[in-house]
Amino acid sequence: MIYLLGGSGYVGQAYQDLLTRKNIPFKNLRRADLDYTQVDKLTAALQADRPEFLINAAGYTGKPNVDACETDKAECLFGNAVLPGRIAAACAAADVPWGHVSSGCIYTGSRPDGTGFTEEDTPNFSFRTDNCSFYSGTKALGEETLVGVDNVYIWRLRIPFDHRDNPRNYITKLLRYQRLLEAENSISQLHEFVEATFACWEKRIPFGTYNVTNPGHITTREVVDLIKESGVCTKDFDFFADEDEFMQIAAKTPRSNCVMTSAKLAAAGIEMTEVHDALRQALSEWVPA
Ligand SMILES: NC(=O)C1=CN([C@@H]2O[C@H](COP(=O)(O)OP(=O)(O)OC[C@H]3O[C@@H](n4cnc5c(N)ncnc54)[C@H](OP(=O)(O)O)[C@@H]3O)[C@@H](O)[C@H]2O)C=CC1
Ligand SMILES: Cc1cn([C@H]2C[C@H](O)[C@@H](COP(=O)(O)OP(=O)(O)O[C@H]3O[C@@H](C)C(=O)[C@@H](O)[C@H]3O)O2)c(=O)[nH]c1=O
Repeated sequence: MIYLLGGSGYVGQAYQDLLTRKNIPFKNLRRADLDYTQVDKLTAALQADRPEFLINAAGYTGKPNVDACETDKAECLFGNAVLPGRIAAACAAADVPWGHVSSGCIYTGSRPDGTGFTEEDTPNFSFRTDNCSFYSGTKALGEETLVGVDNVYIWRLRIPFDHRDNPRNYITKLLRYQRLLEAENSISQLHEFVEATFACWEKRIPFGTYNVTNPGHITTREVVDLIKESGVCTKDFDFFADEDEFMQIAAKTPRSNCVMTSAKLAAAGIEMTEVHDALRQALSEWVPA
C-alpha cells in the first residue's frame, strides 16, 4: 500500500488517478483527517499501516500563483521547507522509503553554455543567491533539508500542463492571462510526471534527485504558436515588452524561467515525451472547462 500526502491537491489528484488506474492500493492522507505535519502522528500511522512507499505531494504553492506566497510567508516556509524534514524524520523512524515533489523553480536561465541545469548544479534562484521569489526560496530550502537523507527521491516538477482546462494548468494560464511574458522553459506534462516519478520506485532506480521535465525547452511564443495551430484558441496573444514591464504590471515577485535536463532520469530508463510533442498531444485532446 502507498501513502499519499497532499493527495487532494492539484498534483496529488494526478497521483490518485495514476494509482487508481494502476489498481495500486493507496491511502490519501489529508491534514484534516490525520495531521501528518506532526512527526509523532505520522510515525505512528506509518508504523500501524506499514506502507511500502510514501509520496509527498503536499506543499504550499500560493493561489492563483506564487505571488500569493509573498503575503503568507509563514505557511509557505512551513509547507515547503519544514514539512519535508518532518516527513523525513517519520519515514526514517518507520523505515519507509519515499518521494518528495520538489520544483525546478530553484533555477533561473540556463547553464553558461546554454544547456539545461543538471541535478549536480547548485540552485541559482534561492535565498542564498538572493534573487528569488519567496516560494522558490522555500523549495530550495526544502531540498537542503533533505541533504543526507537516505531512501528518498527528490522529484523536480516544473510548470505543469495537461489536456484539461484548469486554472493551475500552464496552457490555461497562457489562454487566460491578459499579457504574456516571453521566456524559455523546461516544463512537465503532469501525468507523465506522476508516471515517471512512480516508475522511479517501481523500477527501484537509485534514490536521489531527478529533474522530471519533458526533454527539451520551449519559449512562450512557441507554446502560443502550438495553441493557435491546434485551433484551441486563435486570438492574437499580447506580450509584455520585457520582464521589467511584466514585474510592473502583473507580478509581485520574479518568476523562475529556466532550462533543465532530465537526462539523468532517461539514463535510468525512464523516458518522457519531447516537450513540443507533449504539448501538441495535450492540445489535440483539449477538454475545455
Ligand atoms: N502546481 C505547480 O505548478 C507545481 C507544484 N509543485 C509542488 O507540488 C506540490 C503540490 O503542489 P499543488 O498540488 O500544486 O498544491 P495544492 O495547493 O493544490 O495542494 C497541496 C496540498 O498540500 C497539503 N498541504 C500540506 N501542508 C500544507 C501547507 N502548509 N499549506 C498548504 N497546503 C498544505 C494540502 O493537503 P491537505 O490539507 O488535504 O493535507 C494541499 O491540498 C508542492 O510541494 C509544490 O511546491 C512543484 C512544481 C510546480
Ligand atoms: C502572472 C503572469 C505570468 N505569466 C508567465 C510567467 C511564467 O513564465 C508563467 C507561469 O507563471 P505563473 O505566475 O502563472 O505561475 P507560477 O506561480 O510562477 O508557477 C509556478 O508555480 C509553482 C508552484 C511552481 O513550482 C512552478 O513550477 C510553476 O508552476 O506564466 C504571464 O505570461 N503573464 C502573467 O500575467
